[in-house]
Amino acid sequence: MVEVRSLTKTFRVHKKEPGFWGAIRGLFRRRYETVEAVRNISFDIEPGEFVGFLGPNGAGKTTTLKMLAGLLYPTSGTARVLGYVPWERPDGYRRQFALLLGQKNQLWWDLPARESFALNAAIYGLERRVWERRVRELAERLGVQDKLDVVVRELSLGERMKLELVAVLLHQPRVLFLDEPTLGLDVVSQKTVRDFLREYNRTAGTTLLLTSHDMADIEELCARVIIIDHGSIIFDGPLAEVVERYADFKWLTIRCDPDGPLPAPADLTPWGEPVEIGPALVRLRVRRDQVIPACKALLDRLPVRDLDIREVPVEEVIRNLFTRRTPSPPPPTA
Ligand SMILES: Nc1ncnc2c1ncn2[C@@H]1O[C@H](COP(=O)(O)OP(=O)(O)OP(=O)(O)O)[C@@H](O)[C@H]1O
Repeated sequence: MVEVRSLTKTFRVHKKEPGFWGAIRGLFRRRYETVEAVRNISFDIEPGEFVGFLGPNGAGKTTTLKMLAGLLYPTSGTARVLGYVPWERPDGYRRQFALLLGQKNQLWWDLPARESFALNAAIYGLERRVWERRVRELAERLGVQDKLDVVVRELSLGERMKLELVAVLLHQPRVLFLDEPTLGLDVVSQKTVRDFLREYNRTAGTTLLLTSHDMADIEELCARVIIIDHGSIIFDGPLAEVVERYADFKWLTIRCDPDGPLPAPADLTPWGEPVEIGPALVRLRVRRDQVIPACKALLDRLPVRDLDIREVPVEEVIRNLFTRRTPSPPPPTA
């Protein structure tokens, strides 16, 4: 469904010199620098997959989606989506994919959403009866059936995003690229959008590639994740494997007898890093290879009532992964 090979995108950006004289000098002698937004990435997505595309700010996610949507030409490399090269903008492709950018509006600001839908439907050559039925069904599933005739600028962010979703699904795309669809939404709207996307993927079999900074989106929707950092893919596989591969620690929680003696933090540090010491509770970050010896030692030393070993939450694993990585060196030039 999606086939990406050695895709690279560099931007040449004008570097402004600081200060007034710097600005004047810049008028006569412009300095440029190269930003490597996407470096030599390759991946495949099978029909019907729901893949999460993760990375810190500026990692290259939106640039990749824009290339796959045909909005940007790559500097080098190839990609095929549904067999089409996206940036050749073939008509057959435009009819079968959609891109939703959470930070951009597609709906006309000064018109009710229904009128934008009518325009989209005309562009895609959909019969009135067909697109009106689709709008009805989708709006009902997203709970915005009473918002179709309200001017878009008067809608809340959540209502607008749900109607943006209706707009991109009107022509029933086989591939959908979603860039931050839940950005800024309240928890109830986030859940509605997530439930909708999960159900849509299941029933329509649409292939989805989703970027989000909200790990709950990724955990709830995507069995597979592609992680990109500084333009390069650093992981591609099941979400569960991210924790296995990158979490060096586990959380060990011990509940103690409230009447028994509680240890001082210094007594615990040989076994792990104390995260929390409360009344009758001790939580430690313990190195994976130290979990069993730590359990044995603490069972001997503390008045233990209950013991719980957990994986570190995936959100923390990914945050640590990004903060400890330094930029990798640029790829060799040909
Ligand atoms: N049109 C452009 N011109 C110059 N540089 C750009 C352009 N678009 C993106 N970049 C740069 O390319 C890099 C990747 O940007 P991109 O928007 O793809 O990141 P992202 O992973 O989507 O980040 P975020 O999570 O913040 O949306 C950044 O350094 C950005 O400044």
